[in-house]
Amino acid sequence: MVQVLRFSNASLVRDGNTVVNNLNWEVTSDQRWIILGANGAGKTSLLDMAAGWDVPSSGQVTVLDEDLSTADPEWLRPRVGYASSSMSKRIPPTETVSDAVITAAYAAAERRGEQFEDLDIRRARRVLAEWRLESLSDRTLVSLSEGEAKRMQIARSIMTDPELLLLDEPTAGLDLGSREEIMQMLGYFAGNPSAPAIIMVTHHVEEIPRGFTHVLLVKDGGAAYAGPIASTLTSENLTDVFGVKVTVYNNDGRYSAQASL
Ligand SMILES: Nc1ncnc2c1ncn2[C@@H]1O[C@H](COP(=O)(O)OP(=O)(O)OP(=O)(O)O)[C@@H](O)[C@H]1O
Repeated sequence: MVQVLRFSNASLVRDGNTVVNNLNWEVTSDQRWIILGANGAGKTSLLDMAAGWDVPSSGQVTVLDEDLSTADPEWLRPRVGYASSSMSKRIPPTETVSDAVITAAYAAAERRGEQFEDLDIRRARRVLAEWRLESLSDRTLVSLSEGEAKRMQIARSIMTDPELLLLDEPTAGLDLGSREEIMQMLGYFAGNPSAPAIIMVTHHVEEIPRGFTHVLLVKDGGAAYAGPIASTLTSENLTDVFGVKVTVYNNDGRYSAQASL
């Protein structure tokens, strides 16, 4: 198995705030990770570093064998897919779904009259079909429902066939049906041995798709617990991380949690 990500005593200071604090964590190509933690624990900051958007203030972060302190972000960008609402806000709302997906191959947020290669056009068509966006390919982003927009973000992030895929709350704000649809698609994708390593941030254990293998519980910017889901996603660990008494239930691979206040 190939190591795709390593944080070694990594910290990130933003405007004087230590938002990631001495984090140690390793991810290999066969793993699919869930990151859980309270609001403000540092989950998105950590993903931003894994994407190469932020370099550690101290310690070391290695992404796909590139030390972030010396890596060329332009070299790293197509190799790491990153789907998040804040990323998609950089794309003009009048862009069509197919252009928003295919321009990822050119690390661009909008179409500027590029002539796309046949290979990219074929790949974009396949990705659009896989994420059930074929019939929406000519629609503008502004016209999409939340669920459709989330699928578009994921399709764009995998357009470059990345070696590492980062998903920041891909099911946030969705109704039950749309949430289950994306979870099913993500579970199917995660279960494919040729899929990239995946790291997904979520707020709810109910939103862990089947096929995910590991969990990182973040507390105060550090890795409080990290390991296989079955042994790490426990009532004791969640109680510690969230600071309220939590009971975790596992219903045949689907998790749920209840807090007693
Ligand atoms: N630019 C910034 N300057 C100063 N502090 C920041 C900055 N960006 C984020 N923070 C702080 O860093 C901490 C971690 O933020 P981050 O967004 O990574 O947390 P999170 O776990 O993703 O939170 P949430 O679950 O609410 O999305 C928070 O306390 C936040 O206020």
